[in-house]
Amino acid sequence: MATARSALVVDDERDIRELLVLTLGRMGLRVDTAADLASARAQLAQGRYDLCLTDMRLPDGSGQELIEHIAQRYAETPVAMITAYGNVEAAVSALKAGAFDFVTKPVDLAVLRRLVQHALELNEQRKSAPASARLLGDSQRMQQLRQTINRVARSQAPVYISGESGVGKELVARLIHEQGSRAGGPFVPVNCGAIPSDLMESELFGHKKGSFTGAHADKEGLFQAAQGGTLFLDEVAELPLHMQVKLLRVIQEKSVRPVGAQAELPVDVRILSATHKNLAKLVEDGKFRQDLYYRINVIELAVPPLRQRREDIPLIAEAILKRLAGEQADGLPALSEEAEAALSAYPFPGNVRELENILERAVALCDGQTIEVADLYLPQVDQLIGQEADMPLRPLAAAPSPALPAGADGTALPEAIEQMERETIQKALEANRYNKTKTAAALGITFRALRYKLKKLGME
Ligand SMILES: Nc1ncnc2c1ncn2[C@@H]1O[C@H](COP(=O)(O)OP(=O)(O)OP(=O)(O)O)[C@@H](O)[C@H]1O
Repeated sequence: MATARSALVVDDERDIRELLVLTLGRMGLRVDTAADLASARAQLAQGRYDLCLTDMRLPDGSGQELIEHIAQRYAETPVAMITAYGNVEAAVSALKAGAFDFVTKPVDLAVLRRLVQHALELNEQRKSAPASARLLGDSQRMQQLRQTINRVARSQAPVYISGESGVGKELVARLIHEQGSRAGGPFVPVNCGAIPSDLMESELFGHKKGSFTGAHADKEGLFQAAQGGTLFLDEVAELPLHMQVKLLRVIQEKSVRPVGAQAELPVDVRILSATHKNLAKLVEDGKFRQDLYYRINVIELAVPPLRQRREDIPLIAEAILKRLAGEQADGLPALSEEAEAALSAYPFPGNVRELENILERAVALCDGQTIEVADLYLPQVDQLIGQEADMPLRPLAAAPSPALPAGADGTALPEAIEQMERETIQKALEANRYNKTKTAAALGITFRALRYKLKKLGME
């Protein structure tokens, strides 16, 4: 028979202790109680708990002290704090000290049950195999980042992920989700910059039929879609001010009100957010609400730009090439020594995404065996803005590569090249009666390169 899971409830009010013992007991937990900090410490020293719930104020100290004590000595025990309604500061400092979540008084039993469920799932998750190592890189900074991800995945606290474009912020958010207690729930990424301002409220919180012109039926919002899981607010700096106020309320109340609805719906969603902009600066300039910043930035996780971890470039490049080769199913072109050196020296304003783009293009252009420096078409470093190692660079990823000639009629260069390629390939295919081996030979490229191009240009 499986041993019963156990919880320690720490509160000086007898009524609350009894309520919690009853609720947790009904969920199949064995519950011990303590009325003050000293006895809580003594109980913890006696045995391992699957969960600890503590009140904020204790007769001989604070819940915060207990959280710190548990974080130091019994890091495997998730601890949550019971805070007074609306006391955001206490909740935020509990989360910062290592609490995995908080619940407000008067305790909503449905919220409490979900919290307990997450704590128990967290323990299960920990016992199972560690999550994937898709975030590649052996540099010290990446190792630290992976450790931090492991740590923050155990919490329910909002995490703000900062970093330049293309550094891997979304990947980090996914890993936090996958390694936490919500892994079984949905991961819902939202690009806040892509939703028109007037539709944003309905997109995020849903709407009732008839609440505005065009609302033909009830619609579920993204918060509801993320129920039990994680909502990733990408480009959070793009949220208009009126939405910032609404979002703050939702995070504090843990409930949403769909547009046109009378009642609030409880939501159990962990919020992760990211932007490549300097959010602290936007707060200073009055463009982002300080209270919301404070609330979403309980834990900040900075993803370093690729040029500050150059030693990771060969490893990530190899993984990308393997993936591209997998798509083509035959052989893996390798980087020449010079090409690898050129990549390692390049500042990558567009970070890993730019590396992916550069290699994808190089695979198509190379002879199929070796990728040379010329196949990389690296932009000239002196054409990049602010090349010093620590300054954010402006990505050129979407701009034409300066090493290539410009389109004659002013068309964006990648499209002009694609058009030219499409026409040339089409003519060669027709001339060779669609025999791909002959077409490739006539074009002076390998069969594999031709297959790649056909796929990429949508000509298959
Ligand atoms: N360390 C890494 N190892 C392997 N792949 C990575 C790594 N970092 C990023 N990537 C890949 O780079 C691409 C860009 O990453 P992602 O979309 O997470 O960046 P982002 O910071 O969210 O970008 P943006 O700011 O533009 O939204 C993705 O394909 C991702 O899988």
